[in-house]
Amino acid sequence: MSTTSGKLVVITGPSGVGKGTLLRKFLAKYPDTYFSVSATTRAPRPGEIDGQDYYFVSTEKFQAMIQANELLEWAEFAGNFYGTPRDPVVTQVAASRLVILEIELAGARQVRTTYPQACQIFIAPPSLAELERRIRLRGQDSEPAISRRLERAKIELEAAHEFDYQIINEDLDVALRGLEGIVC
Ligand SMILES: Nc1nc2c(ncn2[C@@H]2O[C@H](COP(=O)(O)OP(=O)(O)O)[C@@H](O)[C@H]2O)c(=O)[nH]1
Ligand SMILES: Nc1ncnc2c1ncn2[C@@H]1O[C@H](COP(=O)(O)OP(=O)(O)O)[C@@H](O)[C@H]1O
Repeated sequence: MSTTSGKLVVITGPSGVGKGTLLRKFLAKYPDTYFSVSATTRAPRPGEIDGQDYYFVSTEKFQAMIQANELLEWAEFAGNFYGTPRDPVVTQVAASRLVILEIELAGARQVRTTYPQACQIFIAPPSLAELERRIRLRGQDSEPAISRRLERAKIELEAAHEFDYQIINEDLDVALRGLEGIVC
């Protein structure tokens, strides 16, 4: 990536903090943004669309993507694999677009080594209790999946200081303004 190309932004934060909600608002306001669609072995949640929310793939297909070097980064999270298809990101950054990756901590660390110029933003909850309330309110995950997400959340929160910016998602509109202030 040269300085004349687009901006690569990495958004990380614990499951249930509101990353998806915040990014949907941002993308509705800034439709020129390219949101990277990840591949995952996780089963689709009700309402999720293949190719739009994720590329839902088998473990075999995911392993083949790794072998073929098609992923910019990948990680295991709560029992499933997630990864960023490389080509669209490279193409869209070269086309000077704002490109957003919404990925977990291990992936953000990988991108930090391959794209050190990327802007890394951590979305934090007002508290762990509020995080748990949001995950449960969303009503999309099984009890074991919720436990795995909360365990992982503690590890991610301890790494928040590694990021260039932190945004606390307490009030969604305030968080949106924070994000706009950083990337726009
Ligand atoms: N490393 C990596 N993490 C991803 C990718 N796509 C999504 N994730 C992360 O995987 C985690 C789980 O995502 P998901 O199953 O959709 O659950 P949710 O965050 O609770 O909505 C979240 O932290 C996502 O940010 C990816 O391509 N790479
Ligand atoms: N600022 C906020 N205040 C209260 N609830 C929120 C806020 N942001 C998101 N939520 C809710 O929290 C839940 C988890 O949000 P979601 O966007 O799915 O999180 P993530 O993508 O980080 O896993 C959803 O039910 C969402 O409506």
